[in-house]
Amino acid sequence: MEARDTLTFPQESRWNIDPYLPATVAPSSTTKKPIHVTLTFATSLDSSLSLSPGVQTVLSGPESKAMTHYLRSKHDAILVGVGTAIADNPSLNCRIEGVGGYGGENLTGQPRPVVLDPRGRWLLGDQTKILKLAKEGRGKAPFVVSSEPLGEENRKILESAGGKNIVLGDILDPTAPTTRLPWHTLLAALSKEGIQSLMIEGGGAVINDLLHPSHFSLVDTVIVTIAPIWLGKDGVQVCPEERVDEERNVKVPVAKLRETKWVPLGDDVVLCGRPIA
Ligand SMILES: NC(=O)C1=CN([C@@H]2O[C@H](COP(=O)(O)OP(=O)(O)OC[C@H]3O[C@@H](n4cnc5c(N)ncnc54)[C@H](O)[C@@H]3O)[C@@H](O)[C@H]2O)C=CC1
Ligand SMILES: Nc1nc(O)c(N)c(N[C@@H]2O[C@H](COP(=O)(O)O)[C@@H](O)[C@H]2O)n1
Repeated sequence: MEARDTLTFPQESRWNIDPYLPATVAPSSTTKKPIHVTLTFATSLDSSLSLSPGVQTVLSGPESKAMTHYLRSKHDAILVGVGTAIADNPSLNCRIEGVGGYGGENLTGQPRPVVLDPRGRWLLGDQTKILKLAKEGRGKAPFVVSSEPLGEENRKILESAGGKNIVLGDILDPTAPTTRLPWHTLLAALSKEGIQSLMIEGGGAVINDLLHPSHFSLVDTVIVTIAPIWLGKDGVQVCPEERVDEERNVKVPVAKLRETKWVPLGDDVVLCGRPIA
């Protein structure tokens, strides 16, 4: 491990974020779900996650990046959609000083990466960072959630690194234009695997789906890094489907937060809040 790999997140900043973390917040009482869900991502001032779908874009400055890694150390698992796995080839481990693989014992403090890949599009191989890190003892091997079993070769590569294919069953409509795994079924499956806290990092399709009112109630806390940058029109946007009050036939807000806290971190600001049910 190189020293520059390791991040630190100071105690005074931790106090600002801690009230929104799983250890201090009971899972939403209304939905009776067993998992604490944190929705977290970094966005530009024009609500983009990246310059375009295939382009990994650095938005977080060093201080808010360390905050994201602190969050990773406080959750059992970290989830992204297959679009992000393919575009970014992410590490999805925690590089905070003192966690397992970065000065700490075993894999203590490392989250389990979870990739939503309904149709088995993510091709695993020697260059897959998550697998490399798992083999080096610097991160956990991923769970890949699909609607039918992964292909033989992909499954073998996954399992040889210690990962697992969670098959939710044939729940997708093959004629439907989108391939979305249902959140309730997914959270129940992860809970069965012993996961009690999950941070969802993106990307655009996953976040926009989760902001839909019928899913947003599954989210306990939202932690968004806002970077002082505009990315322009082609960005992958956080912009959920509009919502219409059918009785009055008027547009209404899609989702809103309460108990917000705005925490400046370097040049960025981090917004913490809880969904209004
Ligand atoms: N700035 C940030 O914090 C982050 C940025 N990103 C960026 O986002 C971009 C990728 O975003 P997208 O292309 O939108 O891909 P995505 O990562 O949201 O994956 C979308 C895919 O996930 C699958 N999926 C399964 N269940 C789903 C559900 N319930 N809802 C929605 N999708 C579901 C679908 O097959 C869908 O095609 C990349 O450019 C990446 O760099 C990704 C994560 C965080
Ligand atoms: N917090 C945050 N800030 C940014 O500027 C980002 N681009 C992202 N992206 C997310 O982090 C993943 C990369 O993580 P690794 O450094 O490879 O572990 C990327 O795939 C997005 O999920 N996040």
